[in-house]
Amino acid sequence: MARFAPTIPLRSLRCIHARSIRRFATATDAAAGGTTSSASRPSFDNRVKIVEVGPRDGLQNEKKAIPLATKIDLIQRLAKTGLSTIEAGAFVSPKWVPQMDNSSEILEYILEHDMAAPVPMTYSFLAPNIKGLNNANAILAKHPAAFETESMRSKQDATPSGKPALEIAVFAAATEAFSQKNLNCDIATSLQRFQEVIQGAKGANLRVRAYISVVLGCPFEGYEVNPHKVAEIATDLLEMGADEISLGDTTGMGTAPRTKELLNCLKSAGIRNEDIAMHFHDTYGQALVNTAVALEHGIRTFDSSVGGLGGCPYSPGATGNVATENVVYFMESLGMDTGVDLDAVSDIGQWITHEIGKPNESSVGKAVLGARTRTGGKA
Ligand SMILES: CC(C)(COP(=O)([O-])OP(=O)([O-])OC[C@H]1O[C@@H](n2cnc3c(N)ncnc32)[C@H](O)[C@@H]1OP(=O)([O-])[O-])[C@@H](O)C(=O)NCCC(=O)NCCSC(=O)C[C@@](C)(O)CC(=O)[O-]
Repeated sequence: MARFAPTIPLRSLRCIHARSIRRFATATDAAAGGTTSSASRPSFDNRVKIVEVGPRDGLQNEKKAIPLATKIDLIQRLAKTGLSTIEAGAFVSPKWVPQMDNSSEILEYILEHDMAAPVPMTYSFLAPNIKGLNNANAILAKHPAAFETESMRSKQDATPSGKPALEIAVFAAATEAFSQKNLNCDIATSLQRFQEVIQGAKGANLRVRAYISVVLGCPFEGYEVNPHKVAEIATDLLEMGADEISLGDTTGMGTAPRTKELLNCLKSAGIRNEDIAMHFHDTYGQALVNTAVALEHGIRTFDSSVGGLGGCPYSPGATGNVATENVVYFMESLGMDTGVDLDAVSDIGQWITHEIGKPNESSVGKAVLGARTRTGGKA
């Protein structure tokens, strides 16, 4: 048997969904004394949040400078599809990742223009150190009334203001080798820097996301990434004040059993599912299988990039993120609600990959467009 072959039978996907509903109902029944009628049961929460990382993770590795106008066009198009969170740029060193050099202009554009969107939007920007946060904050300070702070956004009964919220994302690694390549420092030093960034972002009333890269395989240290180390780093970041941990399978080396093992390990460490997002790359074609495992485990936030754009500058050979179109189709086939217009994201995937001269890596996107051509209209 291959070393990393799945050891659990993969059941039918509809079956996973049906079981999840049953499990939810059983738990509800038990809590209610075992006699809840089906009519009075709360319905299974089938909402899934998709975090679109195409404009940042998807483009950062492109060697040819992509015009600012194209990046803004991409973000504007994505904002109209029902996606509620878009990772729009990175306040990193341009010497390290030149493609992200115009992130300041992107943030300014978002704050200065009315970006049409059917749902309240959050735009996320990476910041690896206090310099990155200060650069972002300097722009926010010029437009204090143009965005919602975290406390404004979290008020359940607030009337939607139509203004976007901003999020700062820090990014740690689960291995020392990847930390050195990506951040030029060891894990402990990176965490000290993130503490400063998280405190600063929280002081500015911004939401904070924290990535942990290479959680299921490292391009330099191999498959055996210690899940307990991931749990330890995640706990540290949550204790620092991060609102969410995004677990990055940067290399796409993750398999179903190892995804399950990792999530079980985090659960044992006391980390709640609602604090976790999964960030799969599809290098080995395992992203949707791993997504199914995470969904069954109870995770409800998933990162993806339109057209399957992406790769990581410090992960040689890694291909793109799992395609947004594929995740939307997959989720909807399970009866989950993403709120995202599949037709619209399929068009965007085709458009942006053509713009940057790359093949469209979304099998679903291509199928949707193909079906539309065959039927002479909407698929
Ligand atoms: C962290 C550093 C800066 C350390 O890099 P360093 O060289 O050790 O930093 P430094 O403090 O010595 O500064 C070097 C130069 O960079 C400047 N600098 C310093 N910081 C900044 C900043 N924030 N913004 C702009 N400029 C900055 C600084 O001012 C200085 O400029 P100089 O004096 O030489 O002209 C660097 O390693 C870096 O920028 N790394 C980022 C790498 C990156 O962006 N990787 C991709 C994102 S992570 C990812 O894709 C994975 C993820 C999140 O998607 C999840 C997954 O799939 O796993």
